[in-house]
Amino acid sequence: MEKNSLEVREQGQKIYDIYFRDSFEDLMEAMSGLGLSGRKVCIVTESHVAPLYLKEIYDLLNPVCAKVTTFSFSAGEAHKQLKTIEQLYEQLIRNHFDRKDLIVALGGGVVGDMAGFAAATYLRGIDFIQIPTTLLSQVDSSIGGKTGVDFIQYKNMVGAFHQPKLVYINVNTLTTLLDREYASGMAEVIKHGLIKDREYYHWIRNHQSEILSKDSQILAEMILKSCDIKRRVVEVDPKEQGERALLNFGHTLGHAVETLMDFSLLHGECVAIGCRLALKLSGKRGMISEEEVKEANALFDVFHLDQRFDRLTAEQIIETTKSDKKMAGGHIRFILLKNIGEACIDLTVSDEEMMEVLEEELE
Ligand SMILES: NC(=O)c1ccc[n+]([C@@H]2O[C@H](COP(=O)([O-])OP(=O)(O)OC[C@H]3O[C@@H](n4cnc5c(N)ncnc54)[C@H](O)[C@@H]3O)[C@@H](O)[C@H]2O)c1
Ligand SMILES: O=C(O)C(=O)C[C@@H](O)[C@H](O)[C@H](O)COP(=O)(O)O
Ligand SMILES: [Zn+2]
Repeated sequence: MEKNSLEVREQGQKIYDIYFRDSFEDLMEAMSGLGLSGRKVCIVTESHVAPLYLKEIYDLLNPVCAKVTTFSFSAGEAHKQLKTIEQLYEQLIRNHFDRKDLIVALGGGVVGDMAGFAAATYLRGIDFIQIPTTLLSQVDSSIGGKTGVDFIQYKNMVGAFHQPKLVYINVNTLTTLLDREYASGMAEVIKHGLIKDREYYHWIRNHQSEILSKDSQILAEMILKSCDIKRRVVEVDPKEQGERALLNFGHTLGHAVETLMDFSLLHGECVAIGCRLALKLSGKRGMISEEEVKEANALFDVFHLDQRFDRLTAEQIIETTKSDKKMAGGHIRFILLKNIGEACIDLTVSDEEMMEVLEEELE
């Protein structure tokens, strides 16, 4: 695989690099600018990822860093909670971590969001790097510095913007990922095409069989393309004052479904549900054609992103959406599509419009 990288910039200054690799071979080289010899490192990971990749990362870091400790919690969204963060703080304190020390997030989006949040808040902020191991975390969550936890059942309700010092993507880690988790990542990939890049959306459609069979060349290309789309959005609006909200396409109703289904559906599965509903709403408003709505739905179908959520009612979903973060001055901030490849922020979606699309979907 070609060794690629992308620079993420803010106000013209490089903040960090994203490395695209098919092994961990040059991880230490990528980290060489971080002055590891004088730093303690805590590798944060979880129970599924630890047996697969922790030893390799530990063995690479151990000879180089002042000290390496590990913190592993039980896998799953249910543990993306402040309780887990408290346990991590305790371990960092016991090991005398100070401001110059470093956290390494090794895992999917749950690890990355939590390790990043601990790094943002411990001693008012220490450095961290991302080593994402799921498709979803490689194309989305490891980039852009959104970190945080769920609070009780409220999705990502407590968090901070804190940028990593490096994102190191080893595409080969996806060989151990379950198909359902892989498909969940595809929801965010399709989202990137739908909101920002029509050509990319058609590229995904045209390469669906290689993507399904995890062709390593196509997969590497897809991850790079998706990261580049997300990079461009977060560079212009790192703290979601405007344009970055477009990355929330499918998340307005998607997050409500994720919460109400008690996290039995995966994040990407709920994003796909939310995208389908937002597409339908955009179609009903005459913004995009019925043909395009059908086509986009068919692409979600290809990746088996067609989960049912009919044990919920439309009323419940609308009510839960209102207690999410996506409220702006009393209005729900909705992302709609003007075209395939072009999204917009809309504050005028009414309860009646949401009710109509939800009821049709729940029929
Ligand atoms: N910060 C952001 O910008 C952002 C963006 C999108 C999603 N998210 C968050 O990310 C989370 C979802 O991330 P996710 O889909 O990576 O979930 P996850 O971290 O729970 O990982 C999914 C599953 O795959 C397992 N796993 C991880 N890597 C593996 C590997 N290489 N081989 C085998 N199994 C592996 C995990 O143990 C877990 O069971 C959600 O909490 C979501 O809110 C954050
Ligand atoms: O990076 C962003 O910005 C996103 O919105 C990406 C989303 O895919 C991701 O799920 C994010 O965590 C949602 O953020 P939230 O602020 O709506 O919780
Ligand atoms: Zn998401």
